[in-house]
Amino acid sequence: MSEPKKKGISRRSLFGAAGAAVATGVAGYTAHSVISGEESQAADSTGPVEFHGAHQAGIVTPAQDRLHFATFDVTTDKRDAVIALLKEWTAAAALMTAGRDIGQYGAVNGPAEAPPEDTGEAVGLPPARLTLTIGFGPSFFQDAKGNDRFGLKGKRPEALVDLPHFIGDNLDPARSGGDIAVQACSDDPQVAVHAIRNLARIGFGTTAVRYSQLGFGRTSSTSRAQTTPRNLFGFKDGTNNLKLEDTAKLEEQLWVQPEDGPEWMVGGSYLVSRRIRMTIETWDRTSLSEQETIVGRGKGTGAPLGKSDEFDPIDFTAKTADGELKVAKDAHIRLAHPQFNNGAELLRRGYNFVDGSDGLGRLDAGLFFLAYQRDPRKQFIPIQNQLARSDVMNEYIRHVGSGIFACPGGVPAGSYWGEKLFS
Ligand SMILES: C=CC1=C(C)c2cc3[nH]c(cc4nc(cc5[nH]c(cc1n2)c(C)c5CCC(=O)O)C(CCC(=O)O)=C4C)c(C)c3C=C
Ligand SMILES: [Fe+2]
Repeated sequence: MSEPKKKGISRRSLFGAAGAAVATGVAGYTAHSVISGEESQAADSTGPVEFHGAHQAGIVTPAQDRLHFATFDVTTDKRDAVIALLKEWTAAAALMTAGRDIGQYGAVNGPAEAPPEDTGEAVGLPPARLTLTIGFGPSFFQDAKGNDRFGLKGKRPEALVDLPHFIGDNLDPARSGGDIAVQACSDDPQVAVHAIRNLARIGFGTTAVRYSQLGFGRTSSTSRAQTTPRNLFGFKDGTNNLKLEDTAKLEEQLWVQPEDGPEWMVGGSYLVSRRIRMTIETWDRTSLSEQETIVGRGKGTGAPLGKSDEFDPIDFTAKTADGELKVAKDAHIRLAHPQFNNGAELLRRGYNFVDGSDGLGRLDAGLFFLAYQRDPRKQFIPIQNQLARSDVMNEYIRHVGSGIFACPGGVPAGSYWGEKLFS
């Protein structure tokens, strides 16, 4: 981004090498890599994360601390306009993730008579591990009447199903769905907000924001280099998550494989988002032992009940002296565990949220659940069906928003988001 005028962190001096490596190409959507290696991306919370690669950044990237998630409705019926938008978004995403202003002139160097190309609130801020991850929802491929919107109906992946109604769902349509989702994650909240805001600005006339969600405090680890964070129930969350180091498992559970098809999704993944309200006021009046029984883990250590270390394997058969199962039949970790879900796993990447209060003396708080997977028909849907039926945690949570998106494979340098889908 441009040199800040006031005293502070100078983007140019601190991140000059990264910035110099980025160049917009002939078509305006090329950028060159800055660094590589997922591990190095966890180490420095101010540095950049490589935008280009075999997979989109922001999936196995060690989960950043902040989220700004938005879905967009496409307001044009012109295929060419959508392609042009995706090219422009890609160019902007490559620049912003490298810590640069967008456009030719950025925030403050353009003509005084025109609105600045970059909105400017990230001037002086480092890249802060910003990642931008895109996904296409079912409504991008066909409208509610089944009409082909952009000549893509035949390219809708079979795995991109409309999610079924789950027991207890109380979904708000205004917080659900969307033609396109963009997940912005960063260690700096302003960097994440800036990214979505600039994409929304570029999209004026082609897309409209359907809804957006801010998240603070990651609720998962996606790398063994990270400590396990806590959710708003105060429990460690993300212990038994898929991690970037589990490369063989990621092929099996996370990334779409050539035999899965369609070709444009190979190397990609399916994202399910759920806005889950947590009635924390009721939870806070529940005893410690009841809370631990509901989750199936100790609140302090995060260890499975009956074990002492967070990463000890769970013994689902262990019983107390009274003959009770230590991890109850309806405990969350039993019902969600691959052993009881045909081996299915998820890469969870959710965030806490508190969006003010609800007018009834309660915080509008919860978990913005984000999970990536190879096939939602075999992973999220059966797991959530089982949780919706039997999880004792349901007394304290309510699913109020929902989305499903096909996130294509990575963007090679010189390409743009979704190029294979349109070719
Ligand atoms: C459909 C999938 C899941 C939803 C929805 C979900 C909601 C949810 N979870 C917690 C808190 C915890 N979840 C934990 C583990 C866990 N959860 C899921 C899936 C869903 N959770 C899975 C697959 C797992 C791992 C199970 C295993 O293999 O052991 C844990 C324990 C720590 C951990 O392993 O991550 C907690 C705590 C909340 C609060 C919540 C909705 C608000
Ligand atoms: Fe869970």
